[in-house]
Amino acid sequence: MTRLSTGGACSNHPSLLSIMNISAAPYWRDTFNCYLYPDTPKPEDLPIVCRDILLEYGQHIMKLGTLLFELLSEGLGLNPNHLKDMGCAEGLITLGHYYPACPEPHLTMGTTKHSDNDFLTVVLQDHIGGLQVLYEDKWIDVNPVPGALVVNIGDLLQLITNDRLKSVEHQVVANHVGPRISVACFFCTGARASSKLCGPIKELLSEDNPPKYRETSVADYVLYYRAKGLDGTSALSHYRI
Ligand SMILES: O=C(O)CCC(=O)C(=O)O
Ligand SMILES: [Fe+2]
Repeated sequence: MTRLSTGGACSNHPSLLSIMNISAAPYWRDTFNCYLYPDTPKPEDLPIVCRDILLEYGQHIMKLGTLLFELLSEGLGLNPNHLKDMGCAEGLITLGHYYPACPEPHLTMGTTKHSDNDFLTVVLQDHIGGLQVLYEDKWIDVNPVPGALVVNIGDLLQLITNDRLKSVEHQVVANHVGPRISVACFFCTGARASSKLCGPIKELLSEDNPPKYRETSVADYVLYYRAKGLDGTSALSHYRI
């Protein structure tokens, strides 16, 4: 588990690598990350305060994600196991975010504009609000709904579906009210990714719809994304043919 401090620059998928990649990004938050799959941590390696709930929550999210990948596969006209068999549900990384109340929210951001560098993200947010998605060049509030989860398509799902599914750009604004707590679970093997190549799914391609992206490994993509940082630009364009 890695703990990151408020004001310290970190990518939204932090690791030691991203901690070292210090930039001027003044995020108004504290975040810890934890790889839950495929190498599930031993309970004693996790803080007592969240040990049981984190491991149990991870199991539920893994079940939910697996179902979502089946439904998405069917929606794409593929065999229900297609996305799972490609390894989309192989890894699960969770970030626990703590956004303190901010006296001058206009001077900072909770999390700057980005799209996620995974296949799919499941976000649990509390009642405070602050998450926004970019839609038709406007920031739209994703208002908290009790008991609801937010599901985002990540860059890697956009890449392998050749733009059929689009990753969403989003940000979190700082707030006078707080703290705000959110838990984001990323379907991705992250820095521990294998070097297996993934590219646009052949079954989705045709003469009229040639591949829009070159093949890459998840590891390569994640490292490129982290090196670039959350500068508001898309890492996907680097892989566009
Ligand atoms: O805190 C949130 O609601 C979202 C955080 C986020 O976008 C991320 O961790 O990638
Ligand atoms: Fe995100």
